[in-house]
Amino acid sequence: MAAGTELRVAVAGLGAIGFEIAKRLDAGIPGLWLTAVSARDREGAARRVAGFSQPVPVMAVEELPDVADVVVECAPKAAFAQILEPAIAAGRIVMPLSVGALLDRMDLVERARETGARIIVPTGALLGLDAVRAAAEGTIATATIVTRKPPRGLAGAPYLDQHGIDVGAITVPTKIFDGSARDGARGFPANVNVAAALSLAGIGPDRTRLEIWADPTVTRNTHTIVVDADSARLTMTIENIPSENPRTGRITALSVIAALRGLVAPLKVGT
Ligand SMILES: NC(=O)C1=CN([C@@H]2O[C@H](COP(=O)(O)OP(=O)(O)OC[C@H]3O[C@@H](n4cnc5c(N)ncnc54)[C@H](OP(=O)(O)O)[C@@H]3O)[C@@H](O)[C@H]2O)C=CC1
Ligand SMILES: O=C([O-])CC(=O)C(=O)O
Repeated sequence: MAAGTELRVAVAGLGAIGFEIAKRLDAGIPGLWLTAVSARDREGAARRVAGFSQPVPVMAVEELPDVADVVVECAPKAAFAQILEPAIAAGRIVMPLSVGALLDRMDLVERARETGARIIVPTGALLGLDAVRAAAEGTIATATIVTRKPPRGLAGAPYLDQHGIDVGAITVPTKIFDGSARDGARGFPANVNVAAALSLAGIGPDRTRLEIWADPTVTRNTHTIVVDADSARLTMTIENIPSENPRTGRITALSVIAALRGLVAPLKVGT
């Protein structure tokens, strides 16, 4: 890519995912330029980026579309609309990580069609969405995801409170949810974005089935997808090493970096 034609990237949310993305962009990726970051605690964020090789401003999320071609959302679900709406209104590329939140805001896809914005959902903590998207060009009969996490990787989910489940007391693998990806994303908004992403790649949030297990025998966030289609049967498992946030796999930030690279690299591999 010629000098001065880099894609400007802003990172909204500077936690387990966002800080890793920002660090890697600052370290230098051809064709990509980190132009701003946002966080809830702006002073704290300024301290975190103070050691970067290039100065990067900490801005309000609403200001990011002014300085970026791509806005990466890696904040809690509660900040989703505040980040996506202005970026989509400005016709930017938006990469959401809080994918569960998108299921209840599919109107934003229509809005993106009007403004020329693009919403690109990275594979994130999952795998194989290339194959699922390919299968969806034919006919998929069923799509299921089984998620197993160490109990502490599920703590704090509203579904647990609503159903009186104390994951801290679980000592054997226990299925705590069995239902649609849509209901799972609502009950576990910070835990099963992967199920939401699978549903968007395949047959939608109401037909995609999700099981969630609190499993004290695993140390990794483990997701197994089974998709039955008229072109192939896919069975895939990923075992994610948790990041500093036990709910979030380390690979998630790397998936975003790979997706960003795919926007500018002369060679892109995978669907
Ligand atoms: N799609 C996928 O595969 C995956 C998605 N996720 C999702 O990605 C999102 C980020 O995860 P993770 O990095 O682990 O979360 P963290 O809790 O580690 O970080 C969240 C960040 O968001 C910032 N933040 C909070 N509120 C706002 C706001 N109003 N405006 C701007 N920034 C804000 C926080 O700021 P501060 O530092 O000041 O507190 C913090 O930096 C979550 O929704 C998570 O569920 C996670 C894993 C996989
Ligand atoms: O889907 C999510 O939100 C996070 C997740 O399971 C993981 O990182 O393995």
